Amino acid sequence: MTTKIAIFGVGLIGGSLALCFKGKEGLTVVGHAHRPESAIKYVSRGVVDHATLSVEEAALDADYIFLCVPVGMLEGYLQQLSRLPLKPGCIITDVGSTKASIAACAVSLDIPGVFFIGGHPMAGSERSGVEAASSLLFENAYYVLTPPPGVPEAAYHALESLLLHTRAQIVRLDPERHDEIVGAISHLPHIIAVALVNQIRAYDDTDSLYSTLAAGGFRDITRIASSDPIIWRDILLNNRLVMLRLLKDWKTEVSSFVSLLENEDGVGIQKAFDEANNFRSQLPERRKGMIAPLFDLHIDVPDHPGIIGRIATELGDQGINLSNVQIIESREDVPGIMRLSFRQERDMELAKVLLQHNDYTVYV
Ligand SMILES: NC(=O)C1=CN([C@@H]2O[C@H](COP(=O)(O)OP(=O)(O)OC[C@H]3O[C@@H](n4cnc5c(N)ncnc54)[C@H](O)[C@@H]3O)[C@@H](O)[C@H]2O)C=CC1
Ligand SMILES: O=C(O)C(=O)Cc1ccc(O)cc1
Repeated sequence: MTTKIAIFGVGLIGGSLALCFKGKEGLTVVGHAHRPESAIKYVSRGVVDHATLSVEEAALDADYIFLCVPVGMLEGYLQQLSRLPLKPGCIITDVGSTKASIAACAVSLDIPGVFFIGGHPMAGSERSGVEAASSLLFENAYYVLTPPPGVPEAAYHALESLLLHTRAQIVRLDPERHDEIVGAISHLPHIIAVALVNQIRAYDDTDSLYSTLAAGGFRDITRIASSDPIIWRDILLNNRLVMLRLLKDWKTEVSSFVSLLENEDGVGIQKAFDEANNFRSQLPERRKGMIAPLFDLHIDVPDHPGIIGRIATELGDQGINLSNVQIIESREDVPGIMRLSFRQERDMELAKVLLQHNDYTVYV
């Protein structure tokens, strides 16, 4: 008897979960696809054991169903599942970035013999699609579960045990509290990043020197502005009331900087930086947070032509996943510094050893 896990939405998050479960003893992973070519891709990439275009075939005898589609489609899927004769005791969960509305929907559907427990793996990236999926995505991240009152503890613990395969740390939370906090630490930064990039884009329309000089730091702090528009449209509309409150507070923060500058209040500016600095230095450092850090290495590059390909091949041959490459000195005829960014600290450490062994000068 194997435990069947059905995944609806085999993208970045659904695909990463599938990779965490696939190949584990006693587990079979079935992916639902809405296009034949996607079904072929999921299987040929080794992400799922089996893929099907049929909702029924994926769901009917599943022990666990993971809904990993954009937030705006979650309720539709849950309604569709509520009309099927699902396996008694089946646990349905989701991975949506908001939790209150799907929790309310599950309570109102009250599917007999089936348990809904909302979930949110609090790790991800600006990339999307199964191509970006990784079995390491959730390692050392928080994974929120929002069991509604009345769900048997045994069902909660069964899901919690299954999720051990993600190597994430489970946190139990009320859905409304989740949406408030995640709205502030993840959804608001995404809005700010997009607004900032669009402000600079408008200047760049009349003077392209803006984008020319916006290398390095600007790209880093606005990475999340490259996130998927559909995923984020759904998240922000779904968490609309929380976001409107947070944006009001954000306006207050911006206005206070306007006043500090109007009043030439150097002491006030210093105080704002001091306070931010103090709070930030107390944030936990090494755990993977919602907004994923990149781990960087810098190496001297004596001549540019061909070197990016050479280094990428050397790392790739050793199975080291490189996330980004940037030449910091952009003139082709002078020595420069190459920045290599990794999503996993372990990849960065392995790359350091390999590159040093191959006689590159490496700076961490
Ligand atoms: N992107 C991130 O970093 C994180 C996202 N989430 C949540 O995970 C969920 C999925 O997001 P991602 O994996 O990033 O997105 P994605 O775009 O990589 O994957 C979405 C999946 O849903 C499927 N899908 C899209 N439209 C569909 C349609 N009309 N009919 C059927 N299937 C459709 C796609 O084929 C794809 O497999 C969202 O609810 C998001 O809020 C949660 C944590 C992190
Ligand atoms: O790109 C990043 O670092 C993110 O912020 C990813 C992310 C996006 C949505 C979530 O609900 C959780 C994490």
